[in-house]
Amino acid sequence: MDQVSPSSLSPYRYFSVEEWSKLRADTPMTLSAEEVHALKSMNDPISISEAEAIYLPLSRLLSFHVEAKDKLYAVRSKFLGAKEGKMPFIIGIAGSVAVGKSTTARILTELMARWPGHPRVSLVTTDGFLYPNAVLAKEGMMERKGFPESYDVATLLRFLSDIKAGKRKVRAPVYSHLTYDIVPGETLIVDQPDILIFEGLNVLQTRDLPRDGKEVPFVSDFFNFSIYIDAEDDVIRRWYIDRFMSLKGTRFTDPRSYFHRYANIEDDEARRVAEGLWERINLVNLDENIRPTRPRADLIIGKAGDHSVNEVALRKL
Ligand SMILES: Nc1ncnc2c1ncn2[C@@H]1O[C@H](COP(=O)(O)OP(=O)(O)O)[C@@H](O)[C@H]1O
Ligand SMILES: CC(C)(COP(=O)(O)O)[C@@H](O)C(=O)NCCC(=O)O
Repeated sequence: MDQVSPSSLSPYRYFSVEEWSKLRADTPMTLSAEEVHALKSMNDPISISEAEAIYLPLSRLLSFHVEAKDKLYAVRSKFLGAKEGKMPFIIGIAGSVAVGKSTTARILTELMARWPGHPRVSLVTTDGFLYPNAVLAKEGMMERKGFPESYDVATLLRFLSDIKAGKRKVRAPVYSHLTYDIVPGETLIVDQPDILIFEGLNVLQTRDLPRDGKEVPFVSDFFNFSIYIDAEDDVIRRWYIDRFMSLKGTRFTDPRSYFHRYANIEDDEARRVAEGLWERINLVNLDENIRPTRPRADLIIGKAGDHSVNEVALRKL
């Protein structure tokens, strides 16, 4: 019998940055260096050359997927003999805390909004669906923020289901990193986008609601395409701690910041606080809940210690 090497069984095709960048073909760059710079998150550098090499090919691939979905939708309508409501294309972006999901989400949002036809692209983060601190504290879950049980999954699924059904003016709750809590009474209105990017730690998880024999969907059932952003644990740890130290001198100085009490402590002590948050919460969540979902993504973006992308893996169809 022929030997089967494990790599030949991989459901992914792997690309070096050079190979991937060629798949841009003739896709024009529609963002300036200044615009790319403005889209980056704190402590997550991205250059115009990286936006071109990584995100233009991805934008091209996604445009093909959107086109294919529209064709599928048209034949389905023909089969059903009736037009269904307008259905957006939904992209999920997953990955650890501090891995740079927000930067990727923002770059993709802007690139896609500039496609010919100017689709309406909305970006929603899952933190809005966390339970408020008052609820988490009552349940003894303040050190479980970001873990599957810290989200109101029923509300999150209702939101996605309404969006997918083409409902108008769907509301999502809003989270503030400054106050570290849900903002009471504030909502984000999503109004029939052509494309929705749904970004968060948990979007590829298969933790479900009590099913009681009913067919309850997973979050990822709503996705037309999913992306996982990856880097080595030690690297993400460093990014998390570096970001905490930058925040110490910036956002934490605001008296409204949940972390204000750390703004004036010694750097060594602040570093220990950040290390503690990483080890006790975010690393555990990464190991137990987030990285195990990586093999479910359609595309994996691998990042090196300097935040640059060093590998792209695309799921074989
Ligand atoms: N304590 C904080 N105060 C202010 N902004 C924060 C804080 N923590 C994270 N952020 C910002 O929130 C966004 C999301 O961060 P995170 O959930 O770690 O995901 P990622 O780094 O993968 O985008 C980032 O733009 C980050 O800079
Ligand atoms: C708010 C988060 C759970 C991220 O939520 P997401 O948008 O991915 O749903 C995370 O940034 C966080 O605050 N984690 C708790 C531990 C910490 O303070 O780092």
